[in-house]
Amino acid sequence: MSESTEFTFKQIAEHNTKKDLYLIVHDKVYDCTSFVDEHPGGEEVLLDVGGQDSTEAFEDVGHSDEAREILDGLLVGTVKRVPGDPEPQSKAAPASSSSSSSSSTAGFGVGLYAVILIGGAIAYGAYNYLQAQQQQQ
Ligand code: HEM
Repeated sequence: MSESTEFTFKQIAEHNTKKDLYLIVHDKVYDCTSFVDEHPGGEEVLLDVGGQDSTEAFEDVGHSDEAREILDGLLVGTVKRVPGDPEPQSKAAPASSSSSSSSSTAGFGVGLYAVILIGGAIAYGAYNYLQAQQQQQ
């Protein structure tokens, strides 16, 4: 079997046992049967997502390059979507993480400006208030 083999969600879902375990990561299909006993994160987590799209579960852990190399070796095909199938999970692949991290930095920058502006406005208001109080005395 090769990457050109296509599996529908229905076909993949049938491989959901410890003795026959397929996972989907980034729309590729991996046969994890031989790896399930060796997984450093335990067999339970793999069985939980057996036969399903586990892209988010896989990416959430922040797996190492070594883990991704193992994954490459388990590749058996790609997902063939038919109408009604779940959408691809959106977690970015590590290759695009530089752009997503820069956009999150930009988000932080905007947030920081907002904090400074609001903080400044409050300080200005407080200063005016105190001035007015002093003039009344
Ligand atoms: C076939 C797909 C997978 C492969 C090849 C794989 C491989 C690995 C490898 C090599 C590690 C050791 C740490 C590292 O190198 O990053 C690891 C750790 C881990 N994996 Fe996976 N993994 C897969 C899928 C999953 C999935 C779907 C989950 C779901 C939550 C998961 C959860 C974990 C956890 C929690 C650890 C950390 C274990 C620890 O540090 O105690 N893995 N995995």
